[in-house]
Amino acid sequence: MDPIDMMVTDANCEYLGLSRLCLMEAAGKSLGEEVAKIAVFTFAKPVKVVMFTGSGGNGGDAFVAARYLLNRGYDVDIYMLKDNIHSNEAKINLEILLNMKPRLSRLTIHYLTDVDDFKLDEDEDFIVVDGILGTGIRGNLQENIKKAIGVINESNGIKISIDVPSGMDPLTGSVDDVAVVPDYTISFHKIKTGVRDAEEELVGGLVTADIGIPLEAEYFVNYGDFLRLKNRDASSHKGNNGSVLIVGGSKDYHGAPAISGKAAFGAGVDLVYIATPESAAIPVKSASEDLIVKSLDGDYLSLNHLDEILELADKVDAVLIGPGSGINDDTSKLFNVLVTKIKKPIVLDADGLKQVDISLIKNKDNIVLTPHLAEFNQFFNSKLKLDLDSYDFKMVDENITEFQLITKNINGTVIVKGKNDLILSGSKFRINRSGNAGMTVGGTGDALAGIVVSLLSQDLSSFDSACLGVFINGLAGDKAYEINGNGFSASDLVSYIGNVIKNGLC
Ligand SMILES: NC(=O)C1=CN([C@@H]2O[C@H](COP(=O)(O)OP(=O)(O)OC[C@H]3O[C@@H](n4cnc5c(N)ncnc54)[C@H](O)[C@@H]3O)[C@@H](O)[C@H]2O)[C@H](O)CC1
Ligand SMILES: [K+]
Repeated sequence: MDPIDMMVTDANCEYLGLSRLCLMEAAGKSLGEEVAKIAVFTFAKPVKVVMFTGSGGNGGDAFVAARYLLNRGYDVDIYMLKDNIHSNEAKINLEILLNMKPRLSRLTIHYLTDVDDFKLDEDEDFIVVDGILGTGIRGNLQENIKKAIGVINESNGIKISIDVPSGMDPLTGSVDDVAVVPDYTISFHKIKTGVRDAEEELVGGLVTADIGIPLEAEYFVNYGDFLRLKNRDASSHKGNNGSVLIVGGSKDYHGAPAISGKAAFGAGVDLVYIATPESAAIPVKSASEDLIVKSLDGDYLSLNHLDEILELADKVDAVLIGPGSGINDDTSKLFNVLVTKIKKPIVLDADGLKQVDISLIKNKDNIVLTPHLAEFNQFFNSKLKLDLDSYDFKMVDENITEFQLITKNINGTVIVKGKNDLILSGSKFRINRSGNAGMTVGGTGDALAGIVVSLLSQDLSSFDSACLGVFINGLAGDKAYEINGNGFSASDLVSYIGNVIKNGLC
């Protein structure tokens, strides 16, 4: 599992009511059990356990494990490399150990903020637990931590790394400087990709410990997914945070591309270009002075506009095709060429979907389709029902499998919009539960398409853009409902997008 997926899942547990403190308790308990198993297997008796801890959750797991090991009769010596603990849950668990005074357990706690001249007492059999750094490692290792890693590696004890060997990149398995070389690595919930991909000698024997994270925490999109949004570089300039092109609009519809464009801004993009026929251009321009509108000859989009559109597509990071284009042969011809010529990430929405031949997008992986159920069935030539509102796991499982069987025929991502939205890509799927019945109002699909293309332009993958996009759209709809009841419009929803993202990031 990617470290970012793990962090998102951890955070999403909280929104099911499963706190990080509970997760750390489960992780520490499993760790204690595994350490005890290794001790009995290696030494046939309890031995001293020496723990090195850092300032994050990794150290917190060690603090919890200490309690379980003490209860099993082990001596535990903790060497804290940092006295300023950053993780709240680690702080709580350290407090518990510090509150054990007068101390009846065989526990010692030392602050080791200077590792120079430090030597482990190696007179007896012992186990060293590495709780310095896990998935939260960032940048270069601090000197003290490097030295501690050296002490661990030179010791004669059995070395056990918590979650990830400290110093190793949890995503790639690479070691830039130094890392603990453990005899065992004990990962929680799922093994991290870096540990999985690293050479066996660098990670030792692998144990994956269950810490009670339910499937739903992994599969429901929730506030933890906001962690996928990249922190903006304070010195970035115009265009660095994404630019999009929206190809849509017609004599009959000008609101749709404007709503998508405004939604894209709400979701953080820097620049929005709209390529639209001249009969829609003036109303689109007057809908927002922020949109850069390219007026194309005539009342409808057609192949005559191909070169102008491709030129614009070259300038941007992602392209949305479809909103308000209407359906006619000329537009259809254009769209079928665009999806093959444009190599950038694409969102194909409503009228776009209705006019593009599935065979042309089959192999494209950076495309997001955003159909509601009827559009889905038309596009894939199927007759499915979306039925995810049930406690009956068999029904839910069968329903998802039916959709997967069909969407596996293409490489892209599909959002099936419904009360609970289903997002599918290959064998992956997620479910979004935000949103409300007020969102049946016209234009909320255009808003969704705008949010998704905005996220694509900001470097999120197609699947992540689709999942987070549908969640944000639902949250903005929920905010609009809170203020206006069912009397909100898609424009009202769009006006809350920035706000729900800002609050979601907190
Ligand atoms: N579901 C789970 O898998 C759970 C895992 N848990 C454990 O928590 C860690 C992740 O915790 P986190 O606080 O995010 O990060 P770390 O403990 O890895 O450390 C971050 C800590 O260290 C400082 N830091 C970061 N980089 C460096 C550096 N290069 N040099 C020095 N110091 C650095 C940073 O400031 C942070 O304070 C996970 O691996 C599991 O072990 C949970 O306990 C339960 C659920
Ligand atoms: K570690």
